[in-house]
Amino acid sequence: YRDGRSEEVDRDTKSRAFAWCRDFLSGSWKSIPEADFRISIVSGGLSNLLYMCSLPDHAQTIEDEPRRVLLRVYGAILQVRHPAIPTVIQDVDSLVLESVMFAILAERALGPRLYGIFPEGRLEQYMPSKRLRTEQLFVPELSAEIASKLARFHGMVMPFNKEPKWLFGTIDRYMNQVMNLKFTREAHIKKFNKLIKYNLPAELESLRVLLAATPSPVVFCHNDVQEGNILMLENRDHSTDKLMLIDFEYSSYNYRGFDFGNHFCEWCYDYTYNQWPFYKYTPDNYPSREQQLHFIRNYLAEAGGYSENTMNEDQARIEQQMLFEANRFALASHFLWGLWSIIQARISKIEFGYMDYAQSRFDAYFKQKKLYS
Ligand SMILES: CN(C)c1cc[n+](Cc2ccc(CCc3ccccc3)cc2)cc1
Repeated sequence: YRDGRSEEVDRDTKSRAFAWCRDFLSGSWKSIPEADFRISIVSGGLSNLLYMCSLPDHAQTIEDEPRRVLLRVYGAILQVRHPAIPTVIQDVDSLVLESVMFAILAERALGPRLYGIFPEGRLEQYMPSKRLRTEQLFVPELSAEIASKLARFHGMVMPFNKEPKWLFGTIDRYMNQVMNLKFTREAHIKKFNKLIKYNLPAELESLRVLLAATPSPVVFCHNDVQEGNILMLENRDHSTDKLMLIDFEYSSYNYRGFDFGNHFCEWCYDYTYNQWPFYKYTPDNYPSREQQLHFIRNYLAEAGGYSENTMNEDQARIEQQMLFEANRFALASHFLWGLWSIIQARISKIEFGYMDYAQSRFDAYFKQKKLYS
């Protein structure tokens, strides 16, 4: 989370934030006057509004209340109900599930602490930290820790539906939306027609068959392990606990291979590129066999994949299978986010080359399919 920006926070938000901090954080938050309450904008995104709320420097904490918290105010969630006419709805049930998930991960120290939760939002631990950059994913020591954090995430038993319907349920939903989209801008129409030529519904059926034949355990998956969702915690330079996975809004029970393959694909995409199309695709960044093995071995070390008496050839066989599993499910990552990006091209107001990104994901899909089908 970046530190607060200076622009003013409107009076109404400030007084609501002050009341939430007073009522949920207690301790010295109860005794400071509103005038001493400090709040600044962290990000004014569309889906969530983030603020940094702090005690004044001169206030002492009297219990173990935090001096500073992240206030998340749930925004209206943009969702395409009828193709091309986005409706703004408060998707309450997914919000409830996401809040339960956040609370459980917080209690298990796998996510930021949760200090307060209320219908309009929640108060989270303010993590003085930076999100990773794409090039840090390749650093062996960081890649090892990402793998072990992912293994801990996958090891959790969560109170959610354990049928692995998220992947193809989401792909099917996106496919229906894509096949009903009407593009108006000339540039979009040309790119859209090129994508439609792939006959994506037929391609989806072949992907379904291919993945049905790819054994992969169903575990609680993050589903979006990209650099933007990995925090480098500050002043942890010696410990092996440098990183934290965040942003669980898409987490669900899913095939383990999806988290591997999706993460490997994210090595190739840098979203901080500040010129059109606002991402940089570097296919050569896709992890080599060696780098994939490094990731898988660290994952297994944390997951307890081996017992001492696992013979070397068994271990090698397990690793082989997991590499194959990861690279098969990378196909699902390309397909899923490719479809997602076509939809975003139609509904998003953010300047980003969504159609180009979709094309890039499907190009990569067909290349990867030649290697692993
Ligand atoms: C919905 N979801 C969990 C995902 C959607 C897309 N992707 C791949 C992806 C990630 C980030 C982006 C860039 C989004 C962006 C848009 C405007 C400015 C900066 C970034 C595009 C595609 C991963 C997960």
